[in-house]
Amino acid sequence: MLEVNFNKSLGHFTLNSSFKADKGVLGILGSSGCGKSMTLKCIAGLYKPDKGMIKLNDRVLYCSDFKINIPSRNRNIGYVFQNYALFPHLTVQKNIAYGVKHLEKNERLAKVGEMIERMQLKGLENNYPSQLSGGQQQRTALARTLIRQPELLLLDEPFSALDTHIKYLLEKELVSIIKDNFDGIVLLVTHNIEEAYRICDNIMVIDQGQNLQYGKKEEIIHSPANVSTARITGCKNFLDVTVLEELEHEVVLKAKDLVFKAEKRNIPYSRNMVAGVRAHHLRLSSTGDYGGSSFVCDIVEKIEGVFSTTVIVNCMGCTFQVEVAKAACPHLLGCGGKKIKLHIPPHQVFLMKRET
Ligand SMILES: Nc1ncnc2c1ncn2[C@@H]1O[C@H](COP(=O)(O)OP(=O)(O)OP(=O)(O)O)[C@@H](O)[C@H]1O
Repeated sequence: MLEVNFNKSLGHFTLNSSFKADKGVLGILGSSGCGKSMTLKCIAGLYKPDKGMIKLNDRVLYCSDFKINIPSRNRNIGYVFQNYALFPHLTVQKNIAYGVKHLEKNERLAKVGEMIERMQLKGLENNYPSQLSGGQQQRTALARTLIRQPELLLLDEPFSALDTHIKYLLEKELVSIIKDNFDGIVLLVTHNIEEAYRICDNIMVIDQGQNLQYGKKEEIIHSPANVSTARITGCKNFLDVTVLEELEHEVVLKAKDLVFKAEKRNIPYSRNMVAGVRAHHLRLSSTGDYGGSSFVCDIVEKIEGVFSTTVIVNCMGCTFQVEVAKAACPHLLGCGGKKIKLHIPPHQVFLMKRET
């Protein structure tokens, strides 16, 4: 178990970090400059917090009250940096072996060989970092870290330099390494919600140095606690709404001239709130109807992507961004002048407090 509760100020930036993480992968998600890397650096002992406590499996790594600050090298934490930080003058094999240089030669070589195999680095053992692709450097860095069997693994945007194909392969590899071989805690820093969702069990969203929400990934996506979390996790549609009525299972909402419903959830309701709905949860239909949750709308703009099209619609004065899979609705994308209906599924609409 990792327990973190500290603050750290650097110039105008203040980081307040407070969370617990158990075995499994915790994603730390946030936009650029929000304090993700700083969180990892303080845990790793590369930066000293101003105040607070960091505990890893009952070992106090840092405590301002008791003036404890275990040096980075004694924390048993593996850190894979954004820029890999490989030794440029050492080959792949020697970079990886560096992590276990205290072991006897045969054991060391066996361990390094196994890691090279697992990380798909076979044939590159004698290459220097400058002779490797970004992905190969990344895997070498991961191998050098994992070979020491750390209690906590910190991954700072480990896939940011990789192309899509190798990224998927490495993601899968990483997940299987963690499942099969690594019995510790992993913190993965990313600004990509898709990546966080694919790899992590839990997600912590941070913004401007503050933890906004922490929970199971499904819960973070289904019920963001506030507008910032919803935005950081990719929500595109936000409406200022008036809560007109609370029914048994639904609440009735009004935004401009649009009256629609949201599934009732266990949150405090107030008269003025913000409703959010994700672009891929909305549906457009030229034929079907979805009972009381379909509304006539006008298409304002279509932005074509490779596999999906983003359709901007106006629905009774409200603008929505809808993501339509091209294969699913080819007829919609060329429908000149035809009346289209927008379906807003009540169970996908979440309500949040208005931020001032
Ligand atoms: N050594 C430093 N001195 C002063 N300010 C710093 C220092 N390092 C980072 N900062 C500031 O702290 C804030 C958080 O930085 P951090 O590197 O944690 O961001 P991040 O969330 O990891 O961003 P990115 O996704 O761009 O890497 C930023 O505003 C940054 O400018």
